Amino acid sequence: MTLYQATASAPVNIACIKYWGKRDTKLILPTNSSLSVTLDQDHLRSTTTSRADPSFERDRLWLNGKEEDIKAGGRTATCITEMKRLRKQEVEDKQPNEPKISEYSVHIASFNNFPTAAGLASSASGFAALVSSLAQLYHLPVSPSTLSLIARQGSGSACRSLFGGFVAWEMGSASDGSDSYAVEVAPQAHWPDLHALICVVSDDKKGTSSTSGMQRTVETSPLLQHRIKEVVPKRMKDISKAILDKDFDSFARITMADSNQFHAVALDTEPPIFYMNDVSKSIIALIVEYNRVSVANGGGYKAAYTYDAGPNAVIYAPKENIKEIIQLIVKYFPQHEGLFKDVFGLFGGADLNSQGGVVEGFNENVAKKFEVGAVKGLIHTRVGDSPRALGAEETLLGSNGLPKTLA
Ligand SMILES: Nc1ncnc2c1ncn2[C@@H]1O[C@H](COP(=O)(O)OP(=O)(O)OP(=O)(O)O)[C@@H](O)[C@H]1O
Ligand SMILES: C[C@@](O)(CCOP(=O)(O)OP(=O)(O)O)CC(=O)O
Repeated sequence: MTLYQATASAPVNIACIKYWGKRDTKLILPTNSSLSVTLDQDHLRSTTTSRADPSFERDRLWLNGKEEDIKAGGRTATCITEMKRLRKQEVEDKQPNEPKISEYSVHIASFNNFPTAAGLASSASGFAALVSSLAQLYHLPVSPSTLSLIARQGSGSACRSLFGGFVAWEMGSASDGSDSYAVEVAPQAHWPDLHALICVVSDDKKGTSSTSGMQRTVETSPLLQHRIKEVVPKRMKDISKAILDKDFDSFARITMADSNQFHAVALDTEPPIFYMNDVSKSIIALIVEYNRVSVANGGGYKAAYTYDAGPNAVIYAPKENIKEIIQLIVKYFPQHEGLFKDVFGLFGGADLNSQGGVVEGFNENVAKKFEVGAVKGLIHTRVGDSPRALGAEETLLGSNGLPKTLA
């Protein structure tokens, strides 16, 4: 009997121009366009196996080995239904000899190789991997932009994880959402030397989810109206040009300004929303000072911070600056020994805490030194590629159709 099964992995993306606000909450249509960098799946990824089988009684999903409830009409159910509809429309109706697997229920097992609850955009890679594995299972002859229309309905930011490199989510204007999809601005290979350092900040889980926080902002923030009308359209153009020109100085200025404005509209919400904490603010102070020294010496900006709906910092920088930036962070935020994976071999096995330091001319008083654990982890990664089709040996489902750990 034929086994109808496929496995795919998908990357995390971190926005430089933030998506914050929906004009349609069911279809997940945004109030502004956004733009992100896709991070390398070698380091952070969601891996998902989907199987269709006539013996399955209903659609089921396991996330990290634990079954998740698929609520009727909910986001996961919508993505699965839409993928089945595409299979029927694009394959079965056009080629009557193809098996009618869109009529079978699916079992889906997914694994995130990073903490799901740590605010590291797991919903983005998660829904992109779900849609990618189903697209492979169903042999869909459609573009990543078409798949992004469906991933968008799982979580808005997920639509951008269907591409590698630098990705825009065009907000569109159609009421059915048909023109609200992701497009590639530049591929990974265009600027492979852009790296990212994620500072995982120790904190409780965020108090206000992105989904509910952004709707409160839409309902109450006057500043958001200015942002979506006047600010974002120009920034989308300017940052796309900066990326195409590999102009890091402009890229950094726009990225930091947009992170700042996103957190300003959160604060402008009634009641106000705070996502950054004292650790986040100190990391901003360090990057601002680091850039000031470079400019004072006749150079351009060397690093850019950005924060999503939580306290974790993502620092983008050209690869040649990352060692200095890690040294700077470690000086103020000593690390638990042995946790940092030096995947690019910058420190040759040396204890990271012995490596702390600042560049010449740096004003050390811009931040205080924190206790070990204030930044509880550093992840060094870089711009990455689009979702990957994986071989049968990577399957997460056992022969009985249950996740392997439960098989
Ligand atoms: N691998 C996955 N497959 C399917 N769904 C997933 C996967 N990973 C995460 N999700 C979905 O995303 C939800 C977590 O999304 P949530 O927005 O709360 O966190 P986050 O994505 O880490 O944060 P943020 O989007 O604000 O950066 C999970 O409860 C689950 O429904
Ligand atoms: C701050 C952000 O990370 C917000 C992400 O919001 P989500 O995509 O998680 O929201 P939903 O569409 O409601 O699932 C900015 C961004 O990624 O652009």
